Amino acid sequence: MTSELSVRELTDDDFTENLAVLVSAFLKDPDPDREPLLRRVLELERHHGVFDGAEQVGSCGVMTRTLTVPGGEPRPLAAITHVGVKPGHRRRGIMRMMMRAQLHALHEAGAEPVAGLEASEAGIYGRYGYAPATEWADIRVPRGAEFRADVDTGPDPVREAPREDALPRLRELHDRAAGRVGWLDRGAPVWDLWLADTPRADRTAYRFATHPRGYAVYRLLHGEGRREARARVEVLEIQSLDAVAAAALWRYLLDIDLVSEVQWFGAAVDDPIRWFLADPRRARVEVEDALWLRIVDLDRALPARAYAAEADVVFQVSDRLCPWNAGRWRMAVDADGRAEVRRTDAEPALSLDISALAAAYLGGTTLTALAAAGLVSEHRRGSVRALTRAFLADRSPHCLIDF
Ligand SMILES: CC(=O)SCCNC(=O)CCNC(=O)[C@H](O)C(C)(C)COP(=O)(O)OP(=O)(O)OC[C@H]1O[C@@H](n2cnc3c(N)ncnc32)[C@H](O)[C@@H]1OP(=O)(O)O
Repeated sequence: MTSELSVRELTDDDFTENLAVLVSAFLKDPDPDREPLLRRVLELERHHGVFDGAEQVGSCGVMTRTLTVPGGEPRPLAAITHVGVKPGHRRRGIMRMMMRAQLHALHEAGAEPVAGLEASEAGIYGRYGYAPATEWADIRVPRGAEFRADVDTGPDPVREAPREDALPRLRELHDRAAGRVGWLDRGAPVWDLWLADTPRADRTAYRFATHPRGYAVYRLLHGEGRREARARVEVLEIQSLDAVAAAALWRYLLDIDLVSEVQWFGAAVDDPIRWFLADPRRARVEVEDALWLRIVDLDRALPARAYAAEADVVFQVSDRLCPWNAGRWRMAVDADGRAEVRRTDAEPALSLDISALAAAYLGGTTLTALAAAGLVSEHRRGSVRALTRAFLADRSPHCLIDF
């Protein structure tokens, strides 16, 4: 059976069949309203498909995006999307074929040195060298929760704006907030897909709350009961350029009448709401993996970010899927945070898998934490600490994955 399988790059002509693979893989119904939006966002020529004879049975794609790295620069990111295998063809190695073809193609083309994705299930991608590099917080705060008395919500009002009026303002504010590590650039087609709204009886359309230095996109989920405050605010996104705007927007959402609570699944783990609240426990918080990264080309990826401390460390890397990364590397970081990464024959001070570098890449996970989990081995005392300090970032990275 496996001998009939072949993998190739897709073309625009494969679009309809590709969507059928994904609809079936993700247990969805076809959604004709969404198809034109997807067509504008997906880059079919950057997809790999697996075929059983003439039938497309597997898909995985790349979208051309940027990711803000420590130092504040947007760097090329291969945003991996639409990974799926038809249910009747699972567990025959089709995904493995696609992952291999995709990563090798990126390397051979000298394309993006880092790939990133949102994992539908967290057990899937570690084996391919991916690791969680950012986390999300699912934050729930009851309506009316009080702020500390000294929280400044400023004089500027938060206003509801109709969608068409709000969108240009949202785009401008989003781009101004884009210096945050973990951020993805968001072009017009991605915005359209991100804010696509399918009418449903149990919720309102997206609403847009705007402030001169921020915005919130949210909707109301209807509850049962005729009189009680049963609706819930579901936040898609809150962006703010400063603490006053963040406080004003949270206050606005928390004071909407007829609502029981505000929930944002996708907040930064260091979102200021817990610091605004007089009683921080009123915010219930659960944290989950968000953006998973894969270092495709170590020698190009590591120098692409800035580092927080000088270091000079030799490490041994294992990488079964992308053997060009495996071996001994010397990483020297100068006083300005610039790294030079070269092959070496010197004795390694520590050993780690390529996935550990992905986890640490944005500064969201420390190498010391990975060492405590047995994922980094130290051969020279102090080397893990030295490299950890270099990899630190100022804030928790945050990625509102929109693909
Ligand atoms: C970025 C994104 O798009 S994330 C979305 C991923 N897609 C989905 O979740 C859609 C539904 N699922 C699917 O389409 C398929 O089950 C896929 C794509 C996850 C896996 O495809 P398959 O062709 O069955 O995987 P394949 O046979 O190549 O398995 C490779 C390995 O992954 C493992 N694996 C596959 N699926 C899963 C899973 N859901 N959870 C944990 N491990 C898994 C296999 O056991 C195998 O392990 P091994 O290397 O130790 O032998």
